Amino acid sequence: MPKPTPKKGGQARRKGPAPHSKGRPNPPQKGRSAPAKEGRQELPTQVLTCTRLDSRGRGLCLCRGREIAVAGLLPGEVAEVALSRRFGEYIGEVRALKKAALLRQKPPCPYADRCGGCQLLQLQYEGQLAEKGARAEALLGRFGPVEPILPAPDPLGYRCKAHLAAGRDRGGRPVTGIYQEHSHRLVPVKHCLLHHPLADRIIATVRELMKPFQIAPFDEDTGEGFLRHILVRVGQQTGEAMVVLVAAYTLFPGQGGFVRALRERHPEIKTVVLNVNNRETSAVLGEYEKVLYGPGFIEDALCGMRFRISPRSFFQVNPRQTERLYTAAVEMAGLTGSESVVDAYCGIGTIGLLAAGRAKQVLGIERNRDAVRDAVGNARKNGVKNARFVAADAGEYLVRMAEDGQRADVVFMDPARAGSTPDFLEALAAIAPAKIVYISCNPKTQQRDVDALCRTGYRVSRIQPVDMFPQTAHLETICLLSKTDIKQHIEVEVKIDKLDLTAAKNKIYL
Ligand SMILES: C[S@@+](CC[C@H](N)C(=O)[O-])C[C@H]1O[C@@H](n2cnc3c(N)ncnc32)[C@H](O)[C@@H]1O
Repeated sequence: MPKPTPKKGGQARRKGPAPHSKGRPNPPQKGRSAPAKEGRQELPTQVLTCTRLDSRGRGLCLCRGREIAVAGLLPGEVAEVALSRRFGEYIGEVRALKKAALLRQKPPCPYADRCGGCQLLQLQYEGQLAEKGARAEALLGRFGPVEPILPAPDPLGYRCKAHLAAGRDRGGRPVTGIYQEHSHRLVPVKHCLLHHPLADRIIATVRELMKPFQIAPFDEDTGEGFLRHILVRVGQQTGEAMVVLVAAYTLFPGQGGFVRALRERHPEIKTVVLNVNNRETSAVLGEYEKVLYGPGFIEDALCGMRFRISPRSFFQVNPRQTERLYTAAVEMAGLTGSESVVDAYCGIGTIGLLAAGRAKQVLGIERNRDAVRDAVGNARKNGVKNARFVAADAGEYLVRMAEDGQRADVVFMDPARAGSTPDFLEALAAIAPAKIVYISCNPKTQQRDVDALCRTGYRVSRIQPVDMFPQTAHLETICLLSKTDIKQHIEVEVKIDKLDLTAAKNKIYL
């Protein structure tokens, strides 16, 4: 691959759970966004009371009939808030806290006020769970009772995937960090409370090796430099580590010595991959990859099965809690061994492969070809013979299945934050599985999709929130939908009508 002309732009932000959009929103693109002060109108300071949190963990306060988001404020708290209006949106910033919530704590992180990645760090874990439970209730409660949220066993140090951006400090020394929300200011981070400690240790070594190996951090303003981001994934159970160096171009002089030095310091490293991203988008990873060392993937274990994970494949960032999520999802499906199962948006095949032992056959559908290759390998590795995987858009594939008259008894669906599509949902209704297990990292889009499914003859029988991302505002929920039995429903109605009529007649004629 030729060395491309370095371009301006590109962002490194921790996007919560995945590069597949589970996470906090991307910042505005450099060069396209207006300077912070432009379009900003300062308004008089007000004393406001926070009533609830929004989906980004900001406190919402009622002010002259409109809800205003105030970062860092918790429900029940009263604060003096500086108000401003930017591009039509009202924004509040806490000037002085007048009444603190009972469960407020001093954030145990030195970067808390600048990073913004952990929106709920100022709230004790017990309070975080209560808030997330309340949000699940508010969004999904109208479909049925919401079960208590499943707490995470490790509220800190659970992220087995870490990615930090490379940059320079004021003295020109290489640093790695996280971009401040909606800005291009890099907050240097040496140790993140959420990261697996090995991931932070490896990133620190990469940072140290940058100078001796003459690896220049990429500079967005000049378009010069090489290294944009460092991504490390650690297998929670296997202890294997994968290092992905995201660079602006392919040419990496001294790569052999660099990889050797890195491995000498961290024998846990099983593979090192160079990923080239020369696009002006907010995506961290580019399309081109070159394996510098090892097989190009690592393995981890979940629920007694082993899974290979490639750099661009989705894999939940909190594996210990993922075991609880998947166990709950597979149990909800109530499989008996005779079912045809579809695992839509299947990633590396985790859910489908765990379900395969209790089903007749499994079909996994996934758009990312690397993930499908992993899924096929994972089936083989775990001796699963009744599962197959296709690389396709889930909506398009399901439409074809519906047109061909193919059936499924149970459909697991686990789309990215944007949720599913009308095509997918329409085809799903036509295929009419008895059960749909919908796993979501965005209960707002899940609410929309579940609503659509309920209008096609499904009812929600279980709702289970799971805390996959402690300290952040992100919420994962599982909804079990069952097909209503229309025939039986009508018969019951007729019987009630008869009874009512008799009672009415009696009233009239006696
Ligand atoms: C939230 S992840 C879930 C993956 C998997 N179920 C798991 O638990 O690891 C969503 C997956 O959907 C895939 N995806 C996104 N849009 C898709 C589409 N239109 N068709 C098929 N797969 C899609 C992504 O590549 C990603 O692997």
